[in-house]
Amino acid sequence: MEAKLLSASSPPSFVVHVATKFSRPSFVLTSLTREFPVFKLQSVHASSNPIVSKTTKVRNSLIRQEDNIIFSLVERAQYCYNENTYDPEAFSMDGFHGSLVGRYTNSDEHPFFPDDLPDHVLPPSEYPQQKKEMMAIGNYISTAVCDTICLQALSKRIHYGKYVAECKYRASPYDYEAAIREQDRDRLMNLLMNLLTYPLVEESIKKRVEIKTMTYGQVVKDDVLKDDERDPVYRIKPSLVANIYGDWIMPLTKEVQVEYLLRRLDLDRLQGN
Ligand SMILES: O=C(O)C(=O)C[C@]1(C(=O)O)C=C[C@@H](O)C=C1
Repeated sequence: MEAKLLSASSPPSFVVHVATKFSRPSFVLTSLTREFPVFKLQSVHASSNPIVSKTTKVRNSLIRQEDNIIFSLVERAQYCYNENTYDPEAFSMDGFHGSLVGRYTNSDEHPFFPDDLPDHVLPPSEYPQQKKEMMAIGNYISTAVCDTICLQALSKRIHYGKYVAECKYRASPYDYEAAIREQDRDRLMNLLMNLLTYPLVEESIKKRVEIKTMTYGQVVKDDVLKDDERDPVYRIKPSLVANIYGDWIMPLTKEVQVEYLLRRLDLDRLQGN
């Protein structure tokens, strides 16, 4: 029963029974949390445990998402920085003040700065001249599209921290509750991250990302049958992608976990538990 409920795929709202030694009541997950996961690897051993298997699914998703992130960065690397793409003065034209790419109208896209979104309109057809000019800009639009794809992949991955945090919370809710009630960010971070093991986990994630980037981002030589002793050429520096993981992606995923848990009891309250 629990396993069945836990494996439900993203219904808008569904009931989950959480069995703990204190026998907590069931609660309803709304689209606020949508799917979710759970865990505490150190204290749960049986993989038949639905919490552990959900955790495994979430972690596997994080690993798969690495591929999207790497591919999107490899694509982006074919263009220059192209600062003009984001300079509102660079393309100023009467009647058009929007961004080059309209996004974040979809519920599964999370803007990083929701209060600061520009209008997302391309010049409407009443402005054929502007539209033509816009098309002539060429690389700037491609750059903006690539950036958008990168940001979507990054945002999805970073916000997956909600599911990671939900897994950790479900595995041992009582470990977290005092820190949540006190809104103690540092304590939550310490509870979420086992300081003994996480540095090693992070190193291994970075190494895996670097190796994947070497594989996906390597330029394949023209004549694959000819012996070629030259060093491989990469479309993006593999260590750069690994560092993006270490300096941005994992720290932000951790922040999302903390922010999610800080509101975790409100969620129960809203749902009457
Ligand atoms: O898997 C976890 O437990 C996480 O907290 C996720 C994650 C990650 O972003 O990949 C976050 C920080 C860690 O140090 C390692 C992993």
